[in-house]
Amino acid sequence: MSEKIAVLGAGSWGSILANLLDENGNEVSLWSYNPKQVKELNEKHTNTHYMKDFTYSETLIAYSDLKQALTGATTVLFVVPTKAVRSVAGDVKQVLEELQTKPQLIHASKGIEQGTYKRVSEILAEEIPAELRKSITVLSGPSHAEDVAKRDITLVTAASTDADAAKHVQQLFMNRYFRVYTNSDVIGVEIAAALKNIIALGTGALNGLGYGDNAKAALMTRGLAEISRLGASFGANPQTFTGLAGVGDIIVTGTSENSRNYRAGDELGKGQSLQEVIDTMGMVIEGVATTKAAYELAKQRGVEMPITGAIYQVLYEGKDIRTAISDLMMREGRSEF
Ligand SMILES: NC(=O)C1=CN([C@@H]2O[C@H](COP(=O)(O)OP(=O)(O)OC[C@H]3O[C@@H](n4cnc5c(N)ncnc54)[C@H](O)[C@@H]3O)[C@@H](O)[C@H]2O)C=CC1
Ligand SMILES: O=C(CO)COP(=O)(O)O
Repeated sequence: MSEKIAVLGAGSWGSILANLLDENGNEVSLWSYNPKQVKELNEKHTNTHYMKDFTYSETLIAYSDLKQALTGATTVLFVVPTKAVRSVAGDVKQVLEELQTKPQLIHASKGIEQGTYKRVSEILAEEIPAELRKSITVLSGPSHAEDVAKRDITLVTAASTDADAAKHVQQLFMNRYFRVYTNSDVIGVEIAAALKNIIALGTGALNGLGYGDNAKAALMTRGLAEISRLGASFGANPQTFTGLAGVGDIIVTGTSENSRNYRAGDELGKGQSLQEVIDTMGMVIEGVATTKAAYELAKQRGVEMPITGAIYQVLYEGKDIRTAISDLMMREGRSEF
């Protein structure tokens, strides 16, 4: 199967997914709003800031013009940071109106919109009306771009309410090192994907403070418990949280030096300020904004999320991390389930 695919967002994940789709025999256009990055990708086939020591396929063409990137595309894959999804989708809508095409949409972003608490698929559905597109599928799971760049084994899930669309996405991405499952639980997959970044900030901080494996395993397990509670309040399938988008992504993000969220937490634990961490990362740390959105959302829905609350207090209210940990530990004893 081969088709024309436009990938929007040329950071570490967008560029590596674009390269994978190119490798799978598709005609891929990669859009970035940064003309310098487009030049480097087309002339040197590198993307040094986002992916060191990697050479992209010569048939992968980058564009800074959205219309050029979208022309002829039957699939559009969004991989911009969550905070940019609405504005990029608004621009895509205008171009699709001009082009009179109706592509299927996929997104691989992990976050919740500030203020509206919308999931990424909800933002896309709002900004790009159904008459301009086919169905929306979410691609998510334990998948650091750095490992996919090495063609290391990676398993993810493709979630859509349209089973045929999920299967189609599965076929587009599957290859000898990238295996894709399908899932109909879009809500659960998107909530799990967004909120695991909060927990990765936490395990990173534990690492920075010198805590051991027991503490990190505890945080990941109890973190997943509260993420599942929030998911359940939206009608998510509990099984999703035991799957690739749930436990799988908590493990990869909550334990890996490749994770920007884990690294950010690590630096916070070692004493850097949040602003210093953001300024030096140079890439998106989705968990910072997601912590605020999830904290507010949990309050609004009456869902108990003590870990998210503690991380919110550290990030946004200047609470000392050790005090936050101690307060969590000294909560009244309770039943695990
Ligand atoms: N890096 C990874 O391994 C993975 C990342 N993700 C998710 O993919 C999404 C993108 O992440 P990365 O590629 O890692 O981020 P990144 O920080 O590496 O790159 C972000 C890209 O978006 C562009 N961008 C930023 N603001 C923009 C705007 N307003 N309009 C248009 N483009 C804009 C940047 O120029 C850059 O090319 C995030 O939601 C992340 O959680 C998901 C799975 C794996
Ligand atoms: O989502 C990811 C891996 O599945 C990437 O996590 P980071 O954004 O923390 O690097």
